[in-house]
Parts: sequence; structure tokens; C-alpha cells
Amino acid sequence: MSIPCTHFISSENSSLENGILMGASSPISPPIPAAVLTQDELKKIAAYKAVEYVESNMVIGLGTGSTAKHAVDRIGELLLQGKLKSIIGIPTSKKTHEQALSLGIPLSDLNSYPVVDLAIDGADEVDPSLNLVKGRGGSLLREKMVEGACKKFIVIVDESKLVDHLGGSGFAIPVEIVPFCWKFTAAGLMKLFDDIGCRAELRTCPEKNGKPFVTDNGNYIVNLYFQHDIGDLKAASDAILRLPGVVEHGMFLDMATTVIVAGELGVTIKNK
Ligand SMILES: O=C(CO)[C@H](O)[C@H](O)COP(=O)(O)O
Repeated sequence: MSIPCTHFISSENSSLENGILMGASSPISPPIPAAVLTQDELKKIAAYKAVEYVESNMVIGLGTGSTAKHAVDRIGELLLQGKLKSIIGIPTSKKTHEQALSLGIPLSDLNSYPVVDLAIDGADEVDPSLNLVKGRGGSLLREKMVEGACKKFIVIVDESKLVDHLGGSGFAIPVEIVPFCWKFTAAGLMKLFDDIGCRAELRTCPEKNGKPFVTDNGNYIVNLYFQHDIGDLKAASDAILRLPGVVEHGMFLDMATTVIVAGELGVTIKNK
């Protein structure tokens, strides 16, 4: 279903850039009286807004997940219509690679394009400083590599992803670890956060009789659940990365340059 975004934004008291409401901290469009939008429709609205930033000849980081999928679909559609030309996509997972290939998006990698113009991806949590939790889809390592290499990183979420602090949704902060002695690494992760209460669980696949989930890089994921606010995110990040066996974690600190939030009351653009 194609959702017209224009009715979703009021231009009063705000500036519009490429049809996008800029600089607002809260949506100012009137409540939508009709049917309530589904979460997937909100994801699609955010994704389509983000794709308005894509220009011909750009190298684009292609995110992973149900929100990013809409953005990749839209880029494919615009390429097919000739409205975008000479795009190079850098996928952040095997799944996105397959999707982009099927849409005819030309693909490459960071070896050939170490600087990416723009990346568009979803997130699991967004805090008020635009720090993120990512990786509940399991692609955090490639996402962090590609999104760390881009000049502009647009995050697309529905409003359910907004939190007061990372970990605040009660869901996991994922950490990618090597399979070798994973219990040792998981125990080390829990111990790091003894003081605030932390549980570490290996991510498994119910559809594969509970076997460990294996990332595109052949690693495991440990999900961390925190009882209290982590506090100093940079210190937590450094401590996790220092632990032998850890490959990467799903806290994306100070990386997003723009967050597009689609909610029942409209689209909000938050800029760093
Ligand atoms: O980080 C991710 C995958 O590793 C996803 O972007 C994140 O999990 C959000 O997913 P979705 O858009 O399906 O809610």
C-alpha cells in the first residue's frame, strides 16, 4: 500500500526541506481522524521520508530490518522509474543484499567504497540524544561498519522505538560474540554490570530446535537485559569492547545524524 505522506505533515511554524518537516521536536500536524495506522504503515512512512534524501550518484548504506526494507524497496522503485540514477548500495546484511539484488540495485562494499554518502536504517531504541540500540535483527556488526563509514546516517523508526534511556524498553541490548567459549564471554558481560543488575542470554532460534542464532559473520549474539539505567553509555561501551570474545555491541552512540519518527500525530525529524 502506498501511503501519501503529505497529508501527514503541517508546514505551519516549521521549515520544509524536500517535503520533510525540519527541526521540530514534536509533530505539529493535526491528529489523523480516520483509521489508526498500523506499526508497519508508520515504518513505511518514515522510510519513504528518508529516501527523499537520496540523490543520484550517491553511495547508499542499505539497512536491515522491517523498516529499512521499505526504504530499500522505495530506492528500487525510484531506480526503476528513472527518478534515481547511478546509485551504489552497500548492504548491511545478507538478507538486504538479496533484497537489493532482486530489485536491481547495483551493489558494492566498503572495500571499494570506504566512504558512504548516506545510510538509512531502522533501530530498536532511540534515546533523546539520538543514541541507538540496534541489532535485534542480528546485523549489528555490518550495520555499525557501514553506518560508521557514512557522512550522513538517517534512522527511521515508528514512535514505539523512542525511550528515555537505552535499555529502557525492557528488551535486549545485543552483543555479538565469538562462539568459542561463549558462556565464559556471557558471564564476563554480566559481571561487568553487576552493580545495576544484568542478565545475559544467548540468542537462539526456536524454529531450529533452540540452536544458537548465528550471525552473517558466523558469530553468536548474547542479549543483555538491564534492571536499571546503564548511565554512562560511553564507559559501558568501552568496557564491553575490552572484553575478550566480544566482537561488537548494539549501542550506536553518537552515530545518527537524523532520526525520522513516524507516529499517529505525524512525522518528526530530529537532527543532531
Ligand atoms: O538493527 C536492526 C537489525 O540488526 C534493525 O534495524 C532493528 O532491529 C530494527 O528492526 P525493525 O525495523 O524490524 O523494527
